[in-house]
Amino acid sequence: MIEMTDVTKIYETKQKLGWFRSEKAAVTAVNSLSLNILPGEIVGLLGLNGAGKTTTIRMLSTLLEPTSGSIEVDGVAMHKNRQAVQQKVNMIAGGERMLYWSLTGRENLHYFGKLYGLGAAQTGREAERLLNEVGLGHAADQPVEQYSKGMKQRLQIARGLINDPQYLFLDEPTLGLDAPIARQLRRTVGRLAKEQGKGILLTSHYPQEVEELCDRVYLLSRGELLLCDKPENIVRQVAGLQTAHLDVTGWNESLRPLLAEHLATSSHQAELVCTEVAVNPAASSEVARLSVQSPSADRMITEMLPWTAQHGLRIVSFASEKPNLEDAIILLSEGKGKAS
Ligand SMILES: Nc1ncnc2c1ncn2[C@@H]1O[C@H](COP(=O)(O)OP(=O)(O)OP(=O)(O)O)[C@@H](O)[C@H]1O
Repeated sequence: MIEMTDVTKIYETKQKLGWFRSEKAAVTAVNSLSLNILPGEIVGLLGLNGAGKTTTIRMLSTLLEPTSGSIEVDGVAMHKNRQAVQQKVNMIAGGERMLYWSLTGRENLHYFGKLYGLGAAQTGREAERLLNEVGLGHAADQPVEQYSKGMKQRLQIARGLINDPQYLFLDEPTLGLDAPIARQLRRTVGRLAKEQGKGILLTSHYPQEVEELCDRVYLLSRGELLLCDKPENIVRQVAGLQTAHLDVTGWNESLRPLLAEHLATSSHQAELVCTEVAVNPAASSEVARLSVQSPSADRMITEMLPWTAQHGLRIVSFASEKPNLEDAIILLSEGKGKAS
């Protein structure tokens, strides 16, 4: 098991005060974070930009040292035996980092195998097996600069597996990949956990990917842990924040305070969250979208119908929207929902 306990990371930086002057500054990227990853489990690490995900993954991968706190991998403390921990973990970053473009796929794997202290014969066997497993057997002796994006990403996976790690950290693994390649990669990740018992930590800006793969999710906000739960339970935390969208013609801004007043007195704790006005080419008129958040979007729509008629608005269409994981991440990070 990986056990991160009370870990804080503070970056020492410089803040520019002018053209030639700067002063020391400190950025707390991760604050007192505790998390664990079990073998065979896929754990998500989510949060908006700057939440501290990459910093956390880099600390777990031994690439960055925590300012305080402890990280243990299968009972071995990272600060006491970094090398033993390095044998047990590896990281796969999205995009095209961490590969040598002028080397072939096979040469890249040989190079990284050597870094992990594998013998030449063992690296050769592992490289061959992994290249075939990720579908790059035919391109093993081609320079990486000739690979497509998807091929580079598959080589990243092989590189991340070269030391047969017990724990694998994936930072945006499907970033910029076409849908079929991303799907294939998700299947591989699932197999690594369920069939080979690897513990996996995954960051992703694609909520569907997290919903599909992750058993549990840690949600970070500005370096702090907001909550840890199953993806479906996280969505349930904001289930009371449904949105009713009504597209209407005849809207004018003088109606906004009247609508806000009407909603404030409604029995559904409703709130007007957005009004967008667009020209509807079919109706050659302006259509305003009134978006109202409330615990029951359907009941809210029913309640809004007489109010719109009373104020001379004509409804073009209406729809209700239930929150998904993406909404939950945004709402909870903004301090809305139950976790606030
Ligand atoms: N090398 C660094 N020096 C100073 N501050 C840094 C450094 N790296 C990251 N930070 C700051 O630490 C905070 C967390 O950054 P981090 O990259 O870990 O977040 P993230 O959740 O991975 O963000 P993103 O989703 O944008 O990749 C941010 O405020 C960022 O500006």
